[in-house]
Amino acid sequence: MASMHLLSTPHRFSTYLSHKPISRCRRSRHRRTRHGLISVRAATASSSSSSAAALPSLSVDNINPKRLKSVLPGGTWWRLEEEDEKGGRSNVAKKSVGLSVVTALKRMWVLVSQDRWVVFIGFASLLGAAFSEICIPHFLAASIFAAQNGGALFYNNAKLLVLLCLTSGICSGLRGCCFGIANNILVRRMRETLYNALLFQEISFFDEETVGDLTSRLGSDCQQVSRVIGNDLNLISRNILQGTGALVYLLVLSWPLGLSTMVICCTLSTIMIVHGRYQKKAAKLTQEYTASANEVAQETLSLVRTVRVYGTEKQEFKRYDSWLEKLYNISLRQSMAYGFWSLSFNYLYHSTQVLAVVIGGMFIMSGRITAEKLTKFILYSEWLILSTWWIGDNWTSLMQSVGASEKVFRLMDLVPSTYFSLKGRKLENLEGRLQFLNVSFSYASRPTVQVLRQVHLSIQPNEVVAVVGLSGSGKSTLVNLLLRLYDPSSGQILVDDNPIDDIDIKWLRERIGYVGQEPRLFRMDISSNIKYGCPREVSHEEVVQVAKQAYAHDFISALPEGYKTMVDNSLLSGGQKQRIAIARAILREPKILILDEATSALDAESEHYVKGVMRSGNNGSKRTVIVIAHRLSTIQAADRIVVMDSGKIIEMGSHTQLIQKDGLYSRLVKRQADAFE
Ligand SMILES: Nc1ncnc2c1ncn2[C@@H]1O[C@H](COP(=O)(O)OP(=O)(O)OP(=O)(O)O)[C@@H](O)[C@H]1O
Repeated sequence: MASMHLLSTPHRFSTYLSHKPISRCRRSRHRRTRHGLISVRAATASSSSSSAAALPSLSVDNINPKRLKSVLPGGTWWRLEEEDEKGGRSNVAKKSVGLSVVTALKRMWVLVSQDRWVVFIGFASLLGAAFSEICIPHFLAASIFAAQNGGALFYNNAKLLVLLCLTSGICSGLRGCCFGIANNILVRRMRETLYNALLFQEISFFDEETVGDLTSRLGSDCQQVSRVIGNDLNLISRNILQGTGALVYLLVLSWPLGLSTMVICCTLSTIMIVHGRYQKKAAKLTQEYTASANEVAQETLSLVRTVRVYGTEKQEFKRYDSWLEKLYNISLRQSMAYGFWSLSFNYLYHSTQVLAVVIGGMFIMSGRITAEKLTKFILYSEWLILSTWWIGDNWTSLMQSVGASEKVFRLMDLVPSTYFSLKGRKLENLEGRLQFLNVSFSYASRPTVQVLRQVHLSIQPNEVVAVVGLSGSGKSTLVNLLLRLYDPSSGQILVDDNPIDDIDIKWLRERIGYVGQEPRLFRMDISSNIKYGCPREVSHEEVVQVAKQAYAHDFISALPEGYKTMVDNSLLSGGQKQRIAIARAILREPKILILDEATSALDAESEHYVKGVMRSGNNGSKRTVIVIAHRLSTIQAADRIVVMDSGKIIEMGSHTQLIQKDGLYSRLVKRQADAFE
């Protein structure tokens, strides 16, 4: 029996889909789903498991995108899965649930609520400014007519006007200042929360998201969202207050005239809402296209040497320009929509005044209204219509900000599973015994391809094991699992006979030294790069000592500022970067050392020199070492050599045993020897 599951997997998908795929998938798979129940299996951090439990089960027949939107928490990604008879799951559709304005505002409030006093003072001054400003037209008209009639009323009104202007000025200043501060608080908290969420993500998350996309979220999107409090909400609230005040006053002055103005305002509001919705959609697209353009630019500029050597500058320019064109087209449509909104506003704005003068003039002639009242009416109808305009304008901006906030909040909500294992156990005395028990693994981005298949391997404490094999056979993946950058799909990894998932991962990583294939250094001085991530205080003498062991001291000393030289990845050669990475790894005196092609860029002499210090630490203590190498001459002295092919271990033994076996290892050794003849 097949059943359907609705599963929140926010980190899986990075593009927005239209509603089409769900309906299409539903139709095509409908017959295969017998009782057709949808269950919500997981929820994001913000929606929490309790709210997930509260979500109703849906009949498959009822899945339509609108219904889906109404029952699921906003701002998240959901995956629709189908479970077959054997319990296997396959993706049916993926869908994003948009964020409503109220939800977005609530989430922003959570971020600024710690400093709520700023927002409260802002709103109090907004009230003061709105009230004093709304009174000004009344007293302006009253003063003119009081002057015409002569008398003390004129002077009283004039004094009141001065007071109102002062109050309005002070309150507006305070309002602007407080909302500005709230704005900055929001941007900072958003960036802090988002950056923190990103730093703790599983590595598989970064396999699927691009750096360009993520930096766009942190940069322009957070900035755009921050307009909500400082600009949009502030101005919308002010204009709602002033507009409502003006409307009430108009109805009191003359209800027939007031009602006709209200009809015009309602028309304007309808156009405003339609326009706002369109702008929200357009903002989402702009956000996606900008991120894609950034991604292309970032990739091309970081690979500029390859681009130059292959002469693909024009091709790369076109790739970037295609996104700019999409951005231009969407902004063109946005401008046209804005033009239509402005046209409607201007037409309706002048219509209100003409209507007031024509109908009001007739009312004056029939004695139903005085000239003073009509003057006040015209002044306030202008207020009303201008307030509606401002609300519309800021509503558009609010919609754009809410659109931009969806992806930001979606990323903020991601909770990495390995994060929880920070609470795991710390072993008393790590010996360095490692066991892979029938470990199989597939990357989430390619779930159907098994990269490791039933790998069974035991490594004794202080043993030096070399892992070799053809490119793509799964060697790096094996050590990635040991570092818990990924978790096995099946099977288990034991460290000193303890399941790796029970161990405090941070504690374990502090005891593992790792040098990867292409070490990249941080933009800090060489000394800080060597000390990077070392859990204890390190003296300069220790840094120099490990640099000497890694055969890096001589070239570092030759640099103009020695150990204080700022690292620029283009300043150092591949071999020099590898030596700094080796120094960094051995500085932390690891009990387990993993070298993934760590000496591939070293010359034979450096490699020979460096290899000696890898087996044991400064105090003579031994360590477990896993070496991955393509240059087979460098691993012949290993205690054991493990040969991998297509994700499986196919041979194991010492160099001599494997040569005698005459299998893949022996073939590889012969080929490498032939290559040098
Ligand atoms: N992050 C990833 N997402 C999806 N597939 C991946 C990822 N990393 C590696 N692979 C795939 O997994 C397979 C094994 O890769 P792995 O890097 O473990 O091989 P390897 O033996 O270390 O190769 P090499 O010797 O070239 O470094 C390859 O087919 C590769 O394409």
